[in-house]
Amino acid sequence: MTTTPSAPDHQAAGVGGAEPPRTAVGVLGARGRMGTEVVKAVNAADDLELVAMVDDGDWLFNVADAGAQVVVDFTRPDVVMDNIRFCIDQGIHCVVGTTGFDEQRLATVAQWLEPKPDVGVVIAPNFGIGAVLLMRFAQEAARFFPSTEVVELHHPNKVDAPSGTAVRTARLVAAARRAAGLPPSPDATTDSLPGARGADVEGIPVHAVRLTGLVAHQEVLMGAAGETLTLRHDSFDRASFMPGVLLAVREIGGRPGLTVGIESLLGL
Ligand SMILES: NC(=O)C1=CN([C@@H]2O[C@H](COP(=O)(O)OP(=O)(O)OC[C@H]3O[C@@H](n4cnc5c(N)ncnc54)[C@H](OP(=O)(O)O)[C@@H]3O)[C@@H](O)[C@H]2O)C=CC1
Ligand SMILES: O=C(O)C1=N[C@H](C(=O)O)C[C@H](O)C1
Repeated sequence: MTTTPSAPDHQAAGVGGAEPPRTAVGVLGARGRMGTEVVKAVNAADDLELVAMVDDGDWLFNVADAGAQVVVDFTRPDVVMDNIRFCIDQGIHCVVGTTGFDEQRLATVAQWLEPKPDVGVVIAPNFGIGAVLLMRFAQEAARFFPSTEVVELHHPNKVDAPSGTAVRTARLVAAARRAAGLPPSPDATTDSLPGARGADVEGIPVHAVRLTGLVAHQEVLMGAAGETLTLRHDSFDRASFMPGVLLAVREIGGRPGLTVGIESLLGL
């Protein structure tokens, strides 16, 4: 069911100079694990106003009818492109946490944005500040280690594998290795069972664990002669993603076009 939580007062707010106008936010996937957390975070923010909550089977037009200026999407990889297309057409900024973005999908979104120079779309595989830092640290360290592997560990209800974060991490590490002229990681193994060495993302093995009790975790393992470096990030609670999501919601109005990841929003 679509819900319009309250009549939007963002257009009226600020009259008389009493309060600055609030940004009207719609949430897609509002009753999902992440959407529920986003709804809580938006409701708790004085400068934001929740104007629409949309889930599977609801009418997407509700976000436009409710006057949403920014939409936050935590839905599913198979529906997210239609949602983004709709928001861009309606002139609504989009903060997207849903996974499933490859270079082709990103290029398609950039193309949709061309006739809409004022609209911003932020697509981030991970809004956790610690996870973003882990990716940056891995990128920095990559050139010093002949071997790197990525292990992501998640709750068993996650729909996709490997995680969007793991794929991005592997790509960033692979790019850093290429830039440093590193050869492929040494590996003399012949798999006796397919999949034993994980998925190959640009030469970086990526392993996915699904375990009851986990939320979202990632390790990057790096090895050199006589030493290893392990970088690990743990999201124990989905509240960990909210500072990054709210930062993107607040910043997106001033960032037209496509932004991938929240690194630039964090000044990294
Ligand atoms: N970038 C980041 O920091 C993070 C990204 N994620 C990603 O976010 C996505 C969602 O994760 P999670 O919240 O755990 O998943 P959930 O399955 O808990 O939630 C997805 C929600 O989307 C709804 N939905 C499905 N189709 C549509 C549609 N067409 N329009 C609107 N809503 C729809 C579902 O409704 P219904 O149940 O009725 O089908 C459900 O409420 C995943 O891709 C996940 O990997 C997750 C955590 C952090
Ligand atoms: O589905 C999840 O839970 C998560 N998805 C994102 C991903 O695939 O990288 C981000 C985080 O790992 C949690």
